[in-house]
Amino acid sequence: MTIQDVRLEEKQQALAELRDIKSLFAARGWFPGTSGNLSIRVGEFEADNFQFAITASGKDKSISTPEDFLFVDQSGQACEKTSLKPSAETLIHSEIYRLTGCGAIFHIHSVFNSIVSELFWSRKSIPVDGVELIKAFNIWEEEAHIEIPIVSNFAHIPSIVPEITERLDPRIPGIMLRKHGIYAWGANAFEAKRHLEAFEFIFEYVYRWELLNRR
Ligand SMILES: CSC[C@@H](O)[C@@H](O)C(=O)COP(=O)(O)O
Ligand SMILES: [Zn+2]
Repeated sequence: MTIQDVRLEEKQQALAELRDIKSLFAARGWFPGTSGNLSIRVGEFEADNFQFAITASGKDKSISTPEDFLFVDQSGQACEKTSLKPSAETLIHSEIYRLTGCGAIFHIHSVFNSIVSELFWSRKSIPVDGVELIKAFNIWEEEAHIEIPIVSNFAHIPSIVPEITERLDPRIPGIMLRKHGIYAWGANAFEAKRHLEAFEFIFEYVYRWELLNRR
């Protein structure tokens, strides 16, 4: 098998994983109004030799077509000649890969994550105390306390990036964009999915807990 064959196999596997994740998340209502984007890295991060497959911009992510994904380089430029536009938020993916060396990044919008980000905006992070699902982030302390960072949501995506660079916490595999949505990542698609599901559970928990305590 040549290196090109390996790459081809790796790329096909990334696309197959993205397709499965996309339809699963769509079935959960996690891509309302064409929102959300997904990516998986192929190639070696350490050797500075990688690309990532990412969802094309503005598509209805609840349907499957042959034009749902494309490969981009580390800076987010399309690697192949294509009419597809990479996600409008590709720069955010590039920066998260650069900062973490992760293997997959999933972004979704939900009512719970958006409300909770506004609820705690003045604090710039969402505090979470002792919720069991914190263990999904590989944090095993008794009654762990974590703070999920929240960054500004500018319409101009490059303006969001420096805040991500500044606020990303290597212990927490996710970052919230204010009144927008969560970016969650992991070493691979399995881990990124586990993290995303844990974040969404936690956001609903925090929202409901706040509501109970405000009565
Ligand atoms: C249509 S609202 C959502 C977009 O503005 C954006 O935040 C988003 O998540 C999807 O953008 P996309 O360019 O399709 O990746
Ligand atoms: Zn978004």
